[in-house]
Amino acid sequence: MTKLAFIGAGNMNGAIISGLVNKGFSPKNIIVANPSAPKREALSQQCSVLNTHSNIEAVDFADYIILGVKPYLIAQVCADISSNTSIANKCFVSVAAGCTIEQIQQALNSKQPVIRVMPNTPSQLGFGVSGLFASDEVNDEQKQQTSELMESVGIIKWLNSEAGIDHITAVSGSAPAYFFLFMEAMQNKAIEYGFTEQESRALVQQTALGAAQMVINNDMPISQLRQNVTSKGGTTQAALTTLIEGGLEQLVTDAMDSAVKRAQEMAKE
Ligand SMILES: NC(=O)C1=CN([C@@H]2O[C@H](COP(=O)(O)OP(=O)(O)OC[C@H]3O[C@@H](n4cnc5c(N)ncnc54)[C@H](OP(=O)(O)O)[C@@H]3O)[C@@H](O)[C@H]2O)C=CC1
Ligand SMILES: O=C(O)[C@@H]1CCC=N1
Repeated sequence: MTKLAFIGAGNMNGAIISGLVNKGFSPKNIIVANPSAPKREALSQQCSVLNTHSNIEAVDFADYIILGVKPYLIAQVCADISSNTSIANKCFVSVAAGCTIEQIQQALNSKQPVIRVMPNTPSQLGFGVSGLFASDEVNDEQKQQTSELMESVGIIKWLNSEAGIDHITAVSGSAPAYFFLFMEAMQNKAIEYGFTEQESRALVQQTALGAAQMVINNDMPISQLRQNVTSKGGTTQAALTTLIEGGLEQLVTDAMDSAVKRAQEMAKE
């Protein structure tokens, strides 16, 4: 059975671990490493996975090493691993934004198989999206197993180039936050109208869920679904005119370009 070591017990690794365990992946084959105890112990307790303060101990346990620390720590963590234990036959999977395969291999001081994965936090609930790109050293079995792992927490898309990771970061990796911001703004306005915080949240979340379900359950273009809500001269048209005249569409594309640009800058830092 494949054994997984998660380096870092933070938001993203936590979401993947929860998703995997919820889908029936044996927690006995998962270890999570984090130097500080609170998040690691909470995750270990919540998902019944093994835990350790030592990255080296976690690496020794596993075939796949999932690097889930902040991008600026990836090089240091990889260098520490490769100087303190054998990494032969281990496949490294990095979820870090703006951290290239070349940089990871350099830090590992070895042309190790490295797969970059750009997941998102809805993986926790099985609704994730992951973009994947593999280094030349990754074999078919490692590709297949990584596909299966990430497919168990959502949909996956193998990318044709490493640059595609920066693009999918803008499209899905960072994107839950765009929808959260939109929902936060709506919730705050609903509160202003006099709904309680709880009522406002329920109204907004159900509307977002309903809209997403309509997109999922219809073949028609999303623009058609929008038009179906929009009566000529009605309330929706008034609202959409405000959004469009305020530059929402341009703002969204600019925001996505900013995410791509930031990923590219991070790779140079
Ligand atoms: N959050 C997201 O939606 C997404 C994040 N990512 C990527 O995932 C990675 C992690 O992000 P995120 O989960 O948000 O960040 P978090 O800060 O939530 O998690 C990072 C974790 O790494 C731990 N850590 C710090 N130093 C070490 C170390 N030397 N060895 C092992 N663990 C260590 C931290 O512990 P402590 O807090 O105790 O310092 C923390 O628990 C990033 O590279 C990011 O680009 C990718 C896609 C989506
Ligand atoms: O904000 C970030 O840099 C990470 C990558 C995608 C989501 N969170």
